[in-house]
Amino acid sequence: TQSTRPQRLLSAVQKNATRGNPRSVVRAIDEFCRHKEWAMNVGDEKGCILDSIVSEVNPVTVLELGTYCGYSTVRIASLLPPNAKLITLEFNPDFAAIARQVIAWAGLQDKVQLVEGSSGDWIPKIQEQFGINTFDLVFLDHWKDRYLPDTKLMEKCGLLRKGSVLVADNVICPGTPDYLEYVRSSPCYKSQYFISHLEYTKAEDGLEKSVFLG
Ligand SMILES: O=C(NCCNC(=O)c1cc(-c2ccc(F)cc2)cc(O)c1O)c1cc(O)ncn1
Ligand SMILES: [Mg+2]
Repeated sequence: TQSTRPQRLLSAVQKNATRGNPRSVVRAIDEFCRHKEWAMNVGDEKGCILDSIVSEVNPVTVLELGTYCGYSTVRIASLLPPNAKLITLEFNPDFAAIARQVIAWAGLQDKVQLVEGSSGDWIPKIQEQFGINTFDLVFLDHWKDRYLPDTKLMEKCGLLRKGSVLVADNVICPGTPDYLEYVRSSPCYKSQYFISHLEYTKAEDGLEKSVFLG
């Protein structure tokens, strides 16, 4: 039977990256996506911007919406302090199965909790299930029409506190117009756009960083 792109991406990691070395896993995926097959990871250019925001926030609790193959999960988790926890939600079981193996190859499974299911179902359950009160950082990279409803849901569930930082991928391409309008016009957010490119291409894209003001 034919392999899938996520399976071929995992094989490239197992072939070219060193177990326990997150940077080599990130490099192996970027090489694969640049030279073999494009895939929808945040990528190296936007990844550097994400790294700088994560390092600045130095979060103890992180929520990632949309794991895909675990590329941004590995990037973020590799920058976290020892006691920090990253929860990543993935709806697609095939993506989740690959991501678990990529995260394990990087040696980051102790910092990461991958949860399979829909963000809309899981967001209201996180506090009781994982003993987390609020998130210091949220990375939005899942279905683009879920960014706004899930942000409103996180507000409603009290998962954001004064100073929580939201980082949203793909606000230009594929685009998240309703989310952008909301975080840029709401008095509850201070928003900033970091211009970049769609992963591994010359098309414009960027990250939107929004600080929740409470
Ligand atoms: O597709 C699921 N998630 C990925 C969300 N992410 C994206 O869709 C995404 C897309 C693009 C992109 C950009 C240009 C283009 F021409 C094609 C795709 C880039 C990105 O950086 C993304 O992040 C999915 C499936 C499923 O069955 N269940 C739950 N989620
Ligand atoms: Mg993305």
